Amino acid sequence: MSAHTDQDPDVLITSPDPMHPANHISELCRKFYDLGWVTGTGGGVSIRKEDLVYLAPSGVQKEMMQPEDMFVMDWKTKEYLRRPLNYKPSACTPLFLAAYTHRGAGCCIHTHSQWAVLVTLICESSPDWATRTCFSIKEIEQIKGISRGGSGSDEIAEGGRKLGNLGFFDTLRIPIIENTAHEEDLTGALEQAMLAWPECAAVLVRRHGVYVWGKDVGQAKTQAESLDYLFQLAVRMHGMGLKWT
Ligand SMILES: CSC[C@@H](O)[C@@H](O)C(=O)COP(=O)(O)O
Ligand SMILES: [Zn+2]
Repeated sequence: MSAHTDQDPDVLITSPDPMHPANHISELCRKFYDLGWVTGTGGGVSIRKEDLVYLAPSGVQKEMMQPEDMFVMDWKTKEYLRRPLNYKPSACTPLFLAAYTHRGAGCCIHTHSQWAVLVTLICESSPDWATRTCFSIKEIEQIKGISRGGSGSDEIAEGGRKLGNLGFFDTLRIPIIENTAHEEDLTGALEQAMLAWPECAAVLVRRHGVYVWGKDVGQAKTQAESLDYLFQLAVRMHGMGLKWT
C-alpha cells in the first residue's frame, strides 16, 4: 500500500513553494500558452517527483489551470491518489508515463507549437522514407542544448560543454510518428520510437506537435525551447530554399 493513501489528497497539491509540481505545472502552462504551445486546450505538462506523478485535467484551458485541478498518481501502483471531481485526466497521460518508463524522465512536455507541426509537414513531402519519418539537423549551435536520450547528465565539463549533450558536429535526430484519431492511441508508436531511437530526446507527431522530456523540469523545458528554436529555424531555412541537413 502506498504511504500516501491515508492522507487527505489535498495535501498532495497544497504548498506555498512555487516549485511544488502542482504550482509549477500551473505556472508552466501559463508560460507555454504565451509561446503558443498549449493553445485551445491542446498540449500539456506532467511532472514525476519521486513516486508521485502530477497530471493536468483533460480539455481545460491550460493557461487557467490551478493547483487544485491537478490529478496525482502513485507511480508504482498507477493508482490515482487524487482525482478532482468533474474532470478526466489528460488524454496525454499514457504518453507522459512512457517518458517516465522508458527514459526515467522527471518531466514531459507536449506542445502543439506550429513550428513542430510545420516541420512534420515539410518532412512529409520528402520522397525519401528516412527524411519523411525523422527530422534531422546538424551544425547549428542550439543542438548543444539537447542531451542524448533526453534525460542524460547535464554535468558541465571543462570548457562549459554539457557532458551528456550533443556537440555542434553531431546530428540531432527526432523521429516522427503518424497522428491518430485519439491522443492515447499514439502510445504504442511513441514507445516504439523511443526504443528504436535511444538517443532521441523527443518524438514529433505528424500534423499534431511534439513530446519532449527531461530528467527534471529544467531539462525538459530547456530542451523543449531548444527544439522549438530548431524547428522554427528549419522552417524558415526551408522557406528561403536553404537545406537544414
Ligand atoms: C485541441 S484538443 C487537443 C487534444 O486532443 C490533445 O491533442 C492534447 O494535446 C491535449 O489533451 P488533454 O486531454 O486536454 O490534455
Ligand atoms: Zn496533443
